Amino acid sequence: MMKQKLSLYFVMGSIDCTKDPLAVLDEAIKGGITMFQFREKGKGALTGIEKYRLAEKLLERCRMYNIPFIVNDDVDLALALQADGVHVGQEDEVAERVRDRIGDKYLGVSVHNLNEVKKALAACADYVGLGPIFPTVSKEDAKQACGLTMIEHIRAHEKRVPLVAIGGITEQTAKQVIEAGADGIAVISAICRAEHIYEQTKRLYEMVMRAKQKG
Ligand SMILES: C=C1C=NC(C(F)(F)F)=NC1=N
Repeated sequence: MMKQKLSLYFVMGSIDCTKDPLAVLDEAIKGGITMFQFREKGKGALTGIEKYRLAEKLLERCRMYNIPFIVNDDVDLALALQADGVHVGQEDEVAERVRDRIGDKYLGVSVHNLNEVKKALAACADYVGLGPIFPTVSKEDAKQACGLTMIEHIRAHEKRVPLVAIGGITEQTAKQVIEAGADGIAVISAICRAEHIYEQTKRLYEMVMRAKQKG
């Protein structure tokens, strides 16, 4: 179940979009995304009531199409919206504490190595987001790219953990990321910056599903 949901995980905030975020999400949903994360961060990101209102509209879309809606970092917003889950980084509110606050909603934790995967599992995370796999343009303070070998290393030690890879993944690299052992790919600019969002999303979806079948 979790591994299926992670197949094509679209992560987006208003600053990642060159057009209306709602239209971007609509096209991405039609293209086949399997999970959505609202990540309203960085220079120019919305705050307060504007952030809440945008989240509400995006959540409504996800609900219509039965796509899990995950909130990045902002646990209060996730609870206020009754979102499907939260995604937290290593430095954010300690994962155990978040788990207490959200009950059985999805809990995703960002990881960069095997040790952080073990800590996330100890905090009862439902999935881990590993990255950045390749250099990314979507996160100012991103860590050093860890490459496909980190996916293989973690998978060799933790066979069962639901793991989605993130960071600079494109249609050229999606297949290798799955073959290295990820259950799915998380993308921001590969969808947000596409000329034709529906078609691009559909191609990514088909690539990931084909690679997962061969797995
Ligand atoms: C920093 C992040 C790391 N991983 C993920 C995801 F892949 F979606 F789990 N999302 C983030 N915001």
